[in-house]
Amino acid sequence: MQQVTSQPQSSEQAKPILRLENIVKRFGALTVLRDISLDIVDGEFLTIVGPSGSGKTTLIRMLVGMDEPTSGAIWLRDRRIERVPANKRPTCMVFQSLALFPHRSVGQNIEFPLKIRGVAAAQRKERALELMALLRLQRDYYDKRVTQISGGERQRVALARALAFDPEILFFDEPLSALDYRLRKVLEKELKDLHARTGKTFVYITHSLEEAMVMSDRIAIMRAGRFEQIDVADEIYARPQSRFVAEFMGEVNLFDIEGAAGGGLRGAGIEINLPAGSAPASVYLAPGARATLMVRPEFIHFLDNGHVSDFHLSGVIRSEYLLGSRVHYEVERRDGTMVIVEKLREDRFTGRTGDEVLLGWDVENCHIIAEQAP
Ligand SMILES: Nc1ncnc2c1ncn2[C@@H]1O[C@H](COP(=O)(O)OP(=O)(O)OP(=O)(O)O)[C@@H](O)[C@H]1O
Repeated sequence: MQQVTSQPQSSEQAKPILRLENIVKRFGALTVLRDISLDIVDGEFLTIVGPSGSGKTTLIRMLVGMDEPTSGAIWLRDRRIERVPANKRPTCMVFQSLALFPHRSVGQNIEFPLKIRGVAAAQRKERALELMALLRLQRDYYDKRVTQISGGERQRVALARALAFDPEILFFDEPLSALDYRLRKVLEKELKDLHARTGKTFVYITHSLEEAMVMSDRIAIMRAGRFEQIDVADEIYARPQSRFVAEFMGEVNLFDIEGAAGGGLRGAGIEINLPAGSAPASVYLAPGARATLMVRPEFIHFLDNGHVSDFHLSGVIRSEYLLGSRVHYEVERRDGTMVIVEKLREDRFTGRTGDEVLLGWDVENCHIIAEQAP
């Protein structure tokens, strides 16, 4: 897999606020970050997502100044900062464990950064109340102890305090992971909204792909100390560059295929109805070249007699699961592999478990990944 570097997404002129150049981090014999380069554009919401142990926290610790890279450079605009400690950097981190002062009031917590800068009491209060309004915290919470408010409200206080630092960049290390599902969903939307309203640069770390998809302008997928792909969410979902990214971004069907003579495609057990030479460039493979064809479950249809689509395969329905508004089917192919199909509940398939079915999808809904199963 080739090392990925990022492209600023908005315009070619967009200057990075933060630039990472060839960052390597070793702990003894263990290399945790393997030559990472990344440009973060001023004002963007970038989410770094990856499995446990891929190096996300190690990376963010370098970015905020809690640790130094073994080699490589970090630029904050025109200033090299990789050896500048956290308290000398004009950035801020919202910790996963909130680190609020439990015996102080909401107001005192939010005002803390202003107090250490010597801002007068009246101005501090004014700013704290402004930030509370921005974070939708009731005004009368100002005098409450942080132990008297809910988990979600404490998160908002932590965010208000982070904003009181007036940082150039806000870093978030899984701030929502300890909260229940419903509250997480609310705060995801609020964070996205807060990003839009403040115009600040947000760099966010999470395990949760859903969180990344809802909030981010761009997503960087990390794997074993490298970025595997950096792009807007839709692009990563629809056109992953590797099988790892395809599988990491939700349920997916991956088929081994090969380029056939005359510009066509060939895959074991798959009938392909693309007239020779007419397949779009997006699914072109040189004759003999081997790759993976990816189709997301929602793009596969149950075909009734007589219906055609660009790709067909047959199998037997082995299971059906209801997932709220959606239905998941597992269809077993002759070689024993499973194909996952997803339908909206109102489009639920009328067949039953054990039925032989024909599945199909069209060329515009699939994507070729230039690697095969290991
Ligand atoms: N101070 C350290 N000394 C030695 N190894 C470390 C140190 N910090 C992290 N590591 C190792 O570096 C690797 C990456 O850890 P890191 O915490 O950055 O991953 P992560 O992607 O944030 O994981 P998670 O999602 O579980 O928090 C792990 O193998 C971890 O054990």
